[in-house]
Amino acid sequence: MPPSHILPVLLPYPFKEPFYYQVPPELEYESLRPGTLIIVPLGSREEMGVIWEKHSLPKGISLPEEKPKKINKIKSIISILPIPPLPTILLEFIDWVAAYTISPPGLVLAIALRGIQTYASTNVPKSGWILSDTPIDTIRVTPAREKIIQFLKDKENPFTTGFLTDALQVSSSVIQGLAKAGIIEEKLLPYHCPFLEPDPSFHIPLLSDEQQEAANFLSVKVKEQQFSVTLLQGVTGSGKTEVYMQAIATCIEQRQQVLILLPEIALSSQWIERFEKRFGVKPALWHSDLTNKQRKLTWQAVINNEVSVLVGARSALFLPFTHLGLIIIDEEHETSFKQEEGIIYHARDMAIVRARLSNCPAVLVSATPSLETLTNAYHQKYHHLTLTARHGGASMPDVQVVDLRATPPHRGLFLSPPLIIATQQRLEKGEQVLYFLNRRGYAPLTLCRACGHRLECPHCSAWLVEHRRTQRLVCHHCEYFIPIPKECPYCDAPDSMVPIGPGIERITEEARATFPDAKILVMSSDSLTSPKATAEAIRQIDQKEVNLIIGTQIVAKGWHFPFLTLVGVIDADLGLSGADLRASEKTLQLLHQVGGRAGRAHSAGIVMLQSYLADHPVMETLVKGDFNEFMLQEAAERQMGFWPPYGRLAAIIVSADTSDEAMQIAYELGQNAPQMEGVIVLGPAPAPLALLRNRYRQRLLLRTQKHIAIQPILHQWLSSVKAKKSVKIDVDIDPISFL
Ligand SMILES: Nc1ncnc2c1ncn2[C@@H]1O[C@H](COP(=O)(O)OP(=O)(O)OP(=O)(O)O)[C@@H](O)[C@H]1O
Ligand SMILES: [Zn+2]
Repeated sequence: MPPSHILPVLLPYPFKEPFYYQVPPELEYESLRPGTLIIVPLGSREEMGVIWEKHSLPKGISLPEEKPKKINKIKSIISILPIPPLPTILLEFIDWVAAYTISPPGLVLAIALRGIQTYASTNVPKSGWILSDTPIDTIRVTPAREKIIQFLKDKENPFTTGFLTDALQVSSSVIQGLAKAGIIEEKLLPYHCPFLEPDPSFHIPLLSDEQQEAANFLSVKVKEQQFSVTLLQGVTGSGKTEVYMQAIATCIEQRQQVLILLPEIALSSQWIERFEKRFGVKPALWHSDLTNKQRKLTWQAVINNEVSVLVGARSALFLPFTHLGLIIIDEEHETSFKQEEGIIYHARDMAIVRARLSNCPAVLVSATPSLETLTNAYHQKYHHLTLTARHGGASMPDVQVVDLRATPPHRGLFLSPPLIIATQQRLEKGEQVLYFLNRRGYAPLTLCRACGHRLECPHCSAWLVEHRRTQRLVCHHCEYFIPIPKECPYCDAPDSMVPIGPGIERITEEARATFPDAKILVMSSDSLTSPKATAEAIRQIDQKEVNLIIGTQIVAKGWHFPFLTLVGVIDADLGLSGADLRASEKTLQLLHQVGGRAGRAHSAGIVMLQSYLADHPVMETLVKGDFNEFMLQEAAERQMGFWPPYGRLAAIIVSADTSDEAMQIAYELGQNAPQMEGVIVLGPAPAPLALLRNRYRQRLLLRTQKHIAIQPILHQWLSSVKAKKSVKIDVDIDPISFL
């Protein structure tokens, strides 16, 4: 057998590289191109795999080559799945993501195959037979063969073996014979495609001049069918969505596919409604709440180019688009685009890679872009569009700081007198008020008044959070909870446990007592447990069935509530403490977004920020509204220390069952730290979450100057340390979380 009949096959498991398999004589070697989905033996099991080849990798990165084994030890491919091969661009993308994130390519492939994961074992789709192009005079035409050939002539759709044997009274061996001779070939049975084609001119809104100009620019980019990145930055409520919908329309007209990434699909009911109003149909969706069946239908429709618009969460990036013409990342600053478990990747950054490989435009959309994106726009790596005015003449809200040192709430309470008065006024006028506090539950800490004992999770370095509604103290990092104790578990003092600080349940309790007539709605992940529940909450707000909304960060997500005129931020200082590189940036973005929910329609809005740090630059910026100026200042500070986006970061998290083991490996890594010009290693040090789900954690941080590729350094560094299986070393490239 010639050596070319051995092919690399990638399996969706954490293997570092493809395995080699032989092509048995009964399978046509020529039909096996990279991307072909096949079934192969793996140990005693049969697994789905993909014919692979090596692709170009990020600059400066190479992967170790596996030498093929002796030929007689190489196992054979079992069968070819009747699915179109994965597009080459997707294969390249998988290799790229794996190399960039230092992950096994097989695990990245697993994300891409999630739509058809169970395919091999349970659910082979039905295929049937059609005539091929092979001329019939190449075979002996028996009467039975003649019947089949005559029947299939001029038929476009395939017919199954079962149908043919029944209807034509031929045996299945006749069909097999024709197939072997190449006269007939297998084709997937047509299925009912569940996705309707969006109509680009279903309802075209009248855009403002500013919107129209931006929309035209994006449409030109889509028509160019070339890679480009554009930042669409517009103040909250400026109608960015309507602008990029126009680019979507152009892409549909061009018969190319559009991918829209939203940070949290479950919170996107309003977005989907708007899409339907604009295009007459719902878009295809991709998120973790889909059933297996929906997942499979969607995956197949994408690879068959039957879906023209898909909106999804992060993992939609790995769908097998064949004609991708546009990628939109809405609310691009959202940190939830960072996948923190399994393959650790930033969907925004990877979306740009995918757009580059697909040679199509990417559009990043936000009122408060990340520093990374803004810097690229300022350096003209990205195009930069701005919308300066709110839609329909609405004005930007008036932002005020309520200095809690001057006007504190009553003892043990959290609403300041100015906020109470303003709330009262708005409610009386029939308007809606939103209170924002980014903390679930009743109180973040419970302690004993007698001995000072604080209730902590036994499995994590975290306080237990009181949830009064369920009468529990809960760890927000693991599943652990206990009933709220009556006496101190440490000193046994009776009735001594007191809640410290507020969560939204406590704010709700105080609001009920303060505004007994208000119709209150609570919005948090505890109260909105499904997309349906969220949609219902939004309906209640739209219909004015509620007038005081109290919520966590869920309420900051691009909602448009026309009657909402006052936003009260209960604790504006909350995100500013801690050693997070982006503490200021993130706080500014979050509070700007929440504040941006006020006064978006007929009446002007105000935002009241309760703060003990009234002079903090973040508060001053929020009051002045000059977001970009603050970010430029922030950029200058980061530039001096080679912090992102002026340098590269990789976090290394060592975790183990014992503190000693974690410390030992972290120490060894510290000892072997790379020593090069422009490279710095910080740590090891216990992680802020030093214990998480019973695992002890140590962190190191590698920082390089921008021109130095971080992956080769990591490869070499990590290979210098031999850790036991029980010790895990995770690498987080471009970390967002420092916990
Ligand atoms: N040209 C237009 N014609 C009709 N309605 C519009 C137009 N532009 C925007 N709107 C409406 O104005 C409201 C605000 O627009 P949109 O939600 O797109 O703003 P945004 O820029 O995305 O804001 P945010 O960043 O706060 O999410 C929406 O209800 C939208 O339907
Ligand atoms: Zn815990």
